[in-house]
Amino acid sequence: MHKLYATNRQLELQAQNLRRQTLSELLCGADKSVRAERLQFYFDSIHLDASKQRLTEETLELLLEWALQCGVEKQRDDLFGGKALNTSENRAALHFSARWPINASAPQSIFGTVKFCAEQRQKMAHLVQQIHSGKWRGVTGEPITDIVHIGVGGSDLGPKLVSETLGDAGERRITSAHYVSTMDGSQLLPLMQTLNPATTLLVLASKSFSTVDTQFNVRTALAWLSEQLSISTEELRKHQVLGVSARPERMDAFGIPESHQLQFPETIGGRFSVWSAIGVSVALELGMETFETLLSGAHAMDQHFQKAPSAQNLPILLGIIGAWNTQFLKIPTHLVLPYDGRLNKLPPYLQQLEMESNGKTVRAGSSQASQVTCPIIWGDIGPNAQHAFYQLVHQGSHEVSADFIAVAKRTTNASCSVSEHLVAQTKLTLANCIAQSQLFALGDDAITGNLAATTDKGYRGNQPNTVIILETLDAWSLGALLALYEHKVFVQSILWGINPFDQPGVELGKKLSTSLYQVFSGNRTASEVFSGDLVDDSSTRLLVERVLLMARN
Ligand SMILES: O=P(O)(O)OC[C@H]1O[C@H](O)[C@H](O)[C@@H](O)[C@@H]1O
Repeated sequence: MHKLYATNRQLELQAQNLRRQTLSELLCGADKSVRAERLQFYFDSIHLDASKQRLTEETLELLLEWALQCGVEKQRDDLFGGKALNTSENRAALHFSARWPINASAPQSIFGTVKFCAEQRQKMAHLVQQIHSGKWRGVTGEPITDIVHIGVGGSDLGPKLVSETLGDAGERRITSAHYVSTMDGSQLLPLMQTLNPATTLLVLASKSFSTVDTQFNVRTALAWLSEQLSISTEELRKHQVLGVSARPERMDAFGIPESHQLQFPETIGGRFSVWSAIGVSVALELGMETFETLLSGAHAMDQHFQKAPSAQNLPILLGIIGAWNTQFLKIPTHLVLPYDGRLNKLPPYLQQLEMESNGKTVRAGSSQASQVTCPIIWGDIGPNAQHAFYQLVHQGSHEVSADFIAVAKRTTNASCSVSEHLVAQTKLTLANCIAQSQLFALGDDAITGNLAATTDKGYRGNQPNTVIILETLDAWSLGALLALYEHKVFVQSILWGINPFDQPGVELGKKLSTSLYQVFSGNRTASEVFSGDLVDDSSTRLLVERVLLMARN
């Protein structure tokens, strides 16, 4: 404990010194090439450049020592050993089991879960094959052409990101997948106007199988199928719904036959579940082989996280660098900037992964964290963000840190001449990515000579950033990238003493809205609810009354 305190103190002193130094001084100083070289890291075809971070090699060494003292290596081994690290729910966090290679041996402590996940994966492959081969058909006997994946949060963001990224990266789309998550039905409505009900399969994805957003969307979708096909919803549940959940008894009660159910264990959290049966829509859209390759990329990152020395371990490095920026340099927000349009859904995916995991101040064991924890994660496709919020980053008053994520080589199925143009676009994108990373770091100091004479000044610079470059964007590299971020989040949770595997902060809002829904649906009066479940604050009461009035007129 004493050692940990001393390391923390040293890091605080480092931060004080480094806050007085600019990134220009660090990047353009006498030892610049040695420093840059030493802050490059690799895993397979993934390159991580941390040389534009506001730290020195000495800082990095101290951060690694801090991580060791906080127990990162030990807890990592506990995670893979199946220890109950999710203390509030008293269970292990075994998402990595879902990407365990079939037939590879597994430690005794996680053997049961690995086996269960493998069996479900085989069942998934069978169902995917049945649908692709036309053996599983809709109630009227027509083959399935479209799937509507209905889920929210972790049951939506992961599969949607993977489907869209890899679909756009040239993987062949076998079945069209459409994702529906918003509780207001706005994503469902256009689908109901265009899809053929006879050839549309509903994939009902919900770990708990009780999330109200998903239940309402399913109810509407079934009503549409029933009306269009003149078949009862009971019958449709037997033939045109595939259920994915950790609660098979709830799928039974809903009327989905066992043969159309896929399960995953409670030990896989929602935001870590894309690797499990929740990913079935990816497999349906892009094929089982692509899904398996995604899993193998993630598994390779698991191995790297377990085996690589800390000083070269990408998840540990990304975790400690992020914690350095947040806790010691006190930078409150972190940007995710993919320089590849196919990674469009990465920022929202990472928002859930990082902020739902570590957006907590209660430490495991119930004490209050004495330092700031998870930063606010925000971002967008970098090239688009350049035309939107980069003005604030460059000349506004806020400090930010950022991850730039780029892809070096573009492979496409496009015809030859189109392909040439796309290659040029990739080069343009890479140039923008690297230019912006330099401008973030150096500000005005990024320009010299002729450029200086023609360019406006006042770029603040000193915005630390990491550049992650994937050689190509494919199922393997995407799997590895997502697992890298999962483990980064885990590393930070250890540094901050947080349980990253629960989300108690999302519950109360659900309860309050359930009470208010009763008022809006006419089952209870506002007075009943405000004198019972909800505190009668004048603002909320007035708002409810105003909405009731406006909805009536
Ligand atoms: O998969 P489900 O049980 O339907 O849950 C869907 C989502 O809703 C919850 O409120 C949580 O905030 C998320 O972590 C979860 O992924």
